Amino acid sequence: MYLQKLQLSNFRNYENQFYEFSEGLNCIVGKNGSGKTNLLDAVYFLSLCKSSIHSQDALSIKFDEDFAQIEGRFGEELITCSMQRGGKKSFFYDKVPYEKLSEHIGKYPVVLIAPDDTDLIRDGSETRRKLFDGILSQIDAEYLKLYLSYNKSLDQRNSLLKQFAEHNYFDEDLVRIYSDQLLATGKKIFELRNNFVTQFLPLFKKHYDELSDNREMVEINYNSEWADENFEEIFLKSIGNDLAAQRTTKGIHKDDYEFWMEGKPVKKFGSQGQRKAFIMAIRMAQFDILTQIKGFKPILLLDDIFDKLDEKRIKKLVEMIDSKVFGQVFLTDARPKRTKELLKGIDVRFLEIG
Ligand SMILES: Nc1ncnc2c1ncn2[C@@H]1O[C@H](COP(=O)(O)OP(=O)(O)OP(=O)(O)O)[C@@H](O)[C@H]1O
Repeated sequence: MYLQKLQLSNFRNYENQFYEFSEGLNCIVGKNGSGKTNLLDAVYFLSLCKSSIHSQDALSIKFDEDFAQIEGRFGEELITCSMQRGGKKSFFYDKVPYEKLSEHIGKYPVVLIAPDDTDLIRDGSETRRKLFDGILSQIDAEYLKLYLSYNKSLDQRNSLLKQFAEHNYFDEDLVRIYSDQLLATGKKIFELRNNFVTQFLPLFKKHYDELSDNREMVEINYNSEWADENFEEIFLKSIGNDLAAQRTTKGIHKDDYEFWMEGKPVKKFGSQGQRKAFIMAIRMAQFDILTQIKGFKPILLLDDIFDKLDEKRIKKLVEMIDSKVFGQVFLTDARPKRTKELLKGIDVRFLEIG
C-alpha cells in the first residue's frame, strides 16, 4: 500500500498541483514557506480525515477560495476529500461517499514525526491522550467508535449540567442516563488503553535503548481514575462536584500517560536531546505496532527532521531508511544540498517545490 499520485486543488498555498511518488523515499525540498509541510499535511489529511496542524478545516482552504480538494491514488483505490468553506468536508472511496469518516480512518495508516513533537512532553495531559487516541483509532475501529460515542455522551452530560445550573433545577434520572453511558463506554476504553500500553511499552523501550545506547531507563505510565476498582461508585458520588463545576469532573477524559526517565518526569528533568529521543522512540514504536496489527507498513512522514536531530540520530535514521525498515517515506527539508549529501547512495525521488 503506497500513495502513488496526489492532486491538490486550492489546498493551502497549492492552487492546482499534481505529484507522483515513489514507493520508497520521497524527498520534498523547497525554500521556507514554499509548502513542504502543507504537502505532508495533505497526505496526513487523506489518511486521518483531518489536518495535523489546524483543528479548523476552513484554514486548509486556499485564501479567497471556497472549495478545496485532495485526491490520492493508492494503487487501484482513489480517495477524495473535499471541503467547502462554511460547509462540511466529505470523503469518497472510488467516488462513493463514506457515510461516516470513522469508516475511513485506519485504512491508510500514517506516522508523522514533526519538529514541535516535543509539545507532547511539555503540554498538558490532553495532548498525550490525543496522541494515544490517534494511534488506537488507526489500529482499532471499535476503539474509535467507543471514543466518539464517549465524547458525545460527555458533551450531552456537560450541557445538561450547565442547563441545571442556569435554570436552577436538577433531574437525577436524566443525568443518570448519560452517567450510565459514560460508565459503560469509559470502562471499555480504559481496558483498551491499558492493554495497548502493555503492548506498546516494550517496543518503545527497545527504540529508546537503540537511540540512546541504553543510557536511561524510561517508562510510560498509564494513569486513570478507572484503575480504582470502586470507580463507578466514585463517579456517581461526584455529582455534587460536577454540578458545581458544570462539567463532568471524573472519567477517562482525565486520563494521562506519564513519561518517566530514571524515575523522574521527563517534563521536568529531561534534556532537549533526551526529549527528542523519547518522542522519536514513541513514533518508531507507533510505526512498529501499526505494522504488526495492519500487516503492512504505514506511510512515514518526516517533517524537517534533519534540522531537529543531532548527527548521530540522523545517521541512524538514514541507515534505517537505507535498510528498508520503512515502506513509503516522505521527508521535507529546506536545504537540498545538505539533504542530497545525507542521502548519498540511497534510492530517493526528489520533488522540488515552490
Ligand atoms: N489557507 C491557505 N491559503 C493559502 N496559503 C496558505 C494557507 N495556509 C498556509 N498558507 C501558506 O503556506 C505557506 C507555508 O507553507 P509550509 O508551512 O508548508 O511551508 P514549508 O515549506 O514547510 O516552510 P518551512 O521550510 O519554513 O517549514 C505560507 O506561505 C502560508 O502563507
